[in-house]
Amino acid sequence: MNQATSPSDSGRPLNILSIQSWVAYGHVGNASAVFPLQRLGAEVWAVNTVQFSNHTGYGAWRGSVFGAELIQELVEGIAERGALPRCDAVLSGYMGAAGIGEAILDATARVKAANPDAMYCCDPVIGDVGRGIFVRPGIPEFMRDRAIPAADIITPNQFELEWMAGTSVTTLGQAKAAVAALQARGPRCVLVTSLRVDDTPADAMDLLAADGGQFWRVRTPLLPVNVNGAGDAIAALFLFHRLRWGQASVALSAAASSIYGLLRRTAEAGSREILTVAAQEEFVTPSRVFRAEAC
Ligand SMILES: Nc1ncnc2c1ncn2[C@@H]1O[C@H](COP(=O)(O)OP(=O)(O)O)[C@@H](O)[C@H]1O
Ligand SMILES: Cc1ncc(COP(=O)(O)O)c(C=O)c1O
Ligand SMILES: [Mg+2]
Repeated sequence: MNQATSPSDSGRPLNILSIQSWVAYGHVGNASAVFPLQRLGAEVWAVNTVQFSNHTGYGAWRGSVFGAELIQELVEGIAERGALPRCDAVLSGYMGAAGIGEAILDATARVKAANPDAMYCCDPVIGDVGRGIFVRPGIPEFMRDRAIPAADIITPNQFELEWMAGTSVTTLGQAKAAVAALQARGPRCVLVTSLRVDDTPADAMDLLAADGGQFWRVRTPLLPVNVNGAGDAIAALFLFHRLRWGQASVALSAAASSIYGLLRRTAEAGSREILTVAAQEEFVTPSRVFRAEAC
């Protein structure tokens, strides 16, 4: 994609404060989001909420959850550099503990005070279909009751959409109603990932985006992979393209196409971890482009 001709190109890179988990091995959280953003030309101010050896999907991991004070301290240090007025967005993901969530909301408030145009994109990491809730007690409620009202953009998967809206979703109409219910609580823009409804073919997967009162859908083939970290990468890419192009439909198509390419390469390699580095060209020039259709 030619960034030089993008509508919101101000001649400087986007600056994104990304507050998420870190893993030493593999790619979830910041270890999934930072490199694609950098590969697209964004500056990422990465603050880590935890440092684990590997993602929790393995069932075993080592490492620590960081305290809310560390997050606050790092944001304070960035503020002391005078950088917050140049921050275009805050991106948050896996939080580790609800106290960290409050520190993220503080950071967002500070950024917005310094730059009223800045956006907060919250990936409400709670759980997944099949796996159920995989975060600590208190975090699902924090996402629903505290983070969602503060966010401009949210990127739930279907499980997280259903949990936060308090409804089950089996049709596109129900998905749109659940999205609208969340929009009524704050965020203007919503991306629903891994959506499977009654008209989704067995060999396909849908994504649904909403901005204001409009909805768009992208449908891609279902790939034989079950990986972690794709949600973190797609949230980062959707935010980047929404900031860059100002349109959710363009952001949906770009983000979905890049992630499909990344996961196609991951499936071909039979890898348990997403090929964030080896498939990096997919972030810039997706090998197959999926168009977003109004729905
Ligand atoms: N098996 C798959 N086949 C095709 N696309 C997939 C597959 N798994 C994930 N994706 C893509 O990655 C996106 C994000 O993955 P998802 O599993 O929804 O995130 P999360 O890990 O947050 O639940 C999906 O919307 C879809 O576009
Ligand atoms: C440490 C950590 N961060 C983030 C995630 C979220 O990953 P995903 O993008 O699959 O939702 C997980 C999921 O297992 C995790 O263990
Ligand atoms: Mg996720």
